[in-house]
Amino acid sequence: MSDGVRPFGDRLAEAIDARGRLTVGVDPHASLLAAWGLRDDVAGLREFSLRTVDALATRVGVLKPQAAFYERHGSAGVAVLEEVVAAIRAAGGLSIVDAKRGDIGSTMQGYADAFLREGSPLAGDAVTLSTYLGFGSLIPALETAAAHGRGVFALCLTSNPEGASVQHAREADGTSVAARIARAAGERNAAEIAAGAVMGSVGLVVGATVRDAAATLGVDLEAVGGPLLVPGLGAQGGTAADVRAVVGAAWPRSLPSTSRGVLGAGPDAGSLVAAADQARRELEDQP
Ligand SMILES: O=C(O)c1cc(=O)[nH]c(=O)n1[C@@H]1O[C@H](COP(=O)(O)O)[C@@H](O)[C@H]1O
Repeated sequence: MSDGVRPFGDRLAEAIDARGRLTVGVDPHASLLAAWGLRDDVAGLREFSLRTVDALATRVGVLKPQAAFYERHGSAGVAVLEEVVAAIRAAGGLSIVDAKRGDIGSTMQGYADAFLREGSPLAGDAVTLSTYLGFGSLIPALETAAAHGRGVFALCLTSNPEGASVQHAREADGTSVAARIARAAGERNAAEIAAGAVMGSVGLVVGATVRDAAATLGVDLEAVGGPLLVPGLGAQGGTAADVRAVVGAAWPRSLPSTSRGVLGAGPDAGSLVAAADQARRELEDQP
């Protein structure tokens, strides 16, 4: 890490202390634009996104804009994503750009430059990455993230039912693909924690819908030492109890995430805040 750059894990811990751990996805689906009375065009996309940032950036731990819903509007949509990342930062919030990029290492450096390098307009505070070209293919991104005080969230146990066919597969020694990824992330984080970070900058994505998968697959999420992004809460059927069951002792480092579950309450800012507050209360009230 360069001198003077604060590790992502430290900044995230501070955000959780200040605003809680609820993460809200900024997912401007065409159907949500319509429900908010907006057109499915770049102006509607911008209005939806900035209203969401205005309402929630100072009220929830993290906002997670979903790149796909910006890219579907072409380069003008990507420019709105840049504006959203800047607006979250200007409001003092933290962002994870949900881009789920994955490629061979040499190309991964390009993604790292786009999403993790200081000064890039698409760089939030962290990015989601796909691990299925092998965890080692992510190394250029992990190094860029660490150098620039940013984080990555590597897909481990995703919330969709199809994920199991890849992630639950086992190697000859019985280790699951998901466990291998968790272990590799843990090794990277251990070095950062040994150097004084409160948590590592290599996070994992573990869906709220995979209630007992971590135990079944022998993935020790507590040992990973990095943050856990836990999507699938709300529209995909995951509950607050599911989140707690999935993350177990790693709760202090977890980021339960919902998009439609909160955005569906819009467009009124007060209703968005109320929906986020209710989701947060349900999570905190779990025994
Ligand atoms: O990386 C993610 O955020 C993610 C991983 C995963 O396993 N499942 C998952 O649903 N997501 C994302 O989380 C969001 C879920 O949205 P809702 O189902 O509306 O809450 C979408 O943007 C998904 O792309």
